[in-house]
Amino acid sequence: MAADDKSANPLKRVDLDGHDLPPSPAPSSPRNGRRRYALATELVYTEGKDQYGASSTPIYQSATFKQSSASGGQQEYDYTRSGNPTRTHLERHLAKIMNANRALAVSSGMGALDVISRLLRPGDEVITGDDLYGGTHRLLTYLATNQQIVVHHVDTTDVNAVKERLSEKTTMVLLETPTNPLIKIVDVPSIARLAHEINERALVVVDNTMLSPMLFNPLDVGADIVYESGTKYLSGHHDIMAGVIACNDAAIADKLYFTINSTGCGLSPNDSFLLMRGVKTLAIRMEKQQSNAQAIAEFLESHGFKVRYPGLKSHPQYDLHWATARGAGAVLSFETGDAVLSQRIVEAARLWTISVSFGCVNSLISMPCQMSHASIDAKTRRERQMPEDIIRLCVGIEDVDDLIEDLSRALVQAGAVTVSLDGFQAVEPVQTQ
Ligand SMILES: Cc1ncc(COP(=O)(O)O)c(C=O)c1O
Ligand SMILES: N[C@@H](CCSC[C@H](N)C(=O)O)C(=O)O
Repeated sequence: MAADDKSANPLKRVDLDGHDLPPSPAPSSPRNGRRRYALATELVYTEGKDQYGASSTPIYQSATFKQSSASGGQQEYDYTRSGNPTRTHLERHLAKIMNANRALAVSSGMGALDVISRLLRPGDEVITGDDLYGGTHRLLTYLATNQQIVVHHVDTTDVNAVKERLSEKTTMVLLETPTNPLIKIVDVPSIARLAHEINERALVVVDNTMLSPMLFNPLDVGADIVYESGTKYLSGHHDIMAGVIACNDAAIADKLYFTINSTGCGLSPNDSFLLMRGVKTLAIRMEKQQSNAQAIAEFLESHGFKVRYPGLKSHPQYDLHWATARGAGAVLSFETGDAVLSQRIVEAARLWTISVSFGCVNSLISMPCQMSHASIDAKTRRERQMPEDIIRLCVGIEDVDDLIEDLSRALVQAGAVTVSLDGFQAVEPVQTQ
């Protein structure tokens, strides 16, 4: 659907405060017929047999499982590193909502990427973006330095730049969309098609942390593997670390499982329980977080700030984003033109907690260059045109007027806006990098 068609959509929805709500997520085609209802329903509808009919998955807090004989291999579970009923229940539920044949739950988002990266062999080439989460950049740099993996960072928003780099030696293309923290959009279907044309064995891997399965299903548009940090939207409360990997190819899934069992990074029973509980409220949380984020992005833009958010028509890749995604998410960033001023704003906020991470019910404010992306050295950040003054807002479920009021107060207190009878006006930026 062309982006502009949305305004003509008779099903356009507003929340109780009259703010626009994102379009109802279209149910994406169930890959293996397991998904019967709309995603919001499937999130809470769990299948699984429990001997006592427990409506919430029990936590099988046990490292080992008694065996009926010593001959081995007859029972589903023997040791929690290899498998645990709470984790299995979660993984089946995740496979359903991620439109995948198989999902695997591990101890963090970085753990998920580590497991995936073990599919690579020395000499393999990886193409990835020039705006990536700092921890992803750090792990890729480690692989390039210590494991003889060749990593090419290119502007993945430019399909031709990716095309020029692709060769038969490309074994993996690793994409983030929207990118963290510059909120750039990547054309996953076109890149996946090109990568597979040039090397049919190339694996297209998408980090879907920023959107979650609520808003995007990369496997439906050509990706081979999708992973996300379950620490963020999937769990939603910043009370666990988790990672999720999903794919459709049984042979790839078996290799990933082999690494998880061999290295022992499977998600613990207790965290599997908490992730399962969090996932059930994903739809309602994301709906509120997104509508808040849209209002805040519009507020900042209307006061003269350069805002990066795919829910704004001014986003240079607005149409591309809406061609595959079902919502804009709840992470946005904006610039002030001056890193010292940005720091004053961040430190003046009260309701917005200064914290890394996103996807939680609480709203967070941060300066990526000094916090989440500090693991990318200053020279590389400059080369990649990452503005030092950028402020990232990760919007939660609070009352949107309270959030805007607190942000306005912080902007005034920091001297970022002048206040006149016409309202706020952003102070002319000193120097936007
Ligand atoms: C886009 C993205 N991918 C992956 C990760 C890694 O997830 P985790 O912190 O759960 O290891 C993060 C944040 O940490 C992230 O922002
Ligand atoms: N000290 C941590 C920083 C984690 S950043 C978490 C999250 N992905 C974000 O973007 O805020 C580290 O070095 O990994």
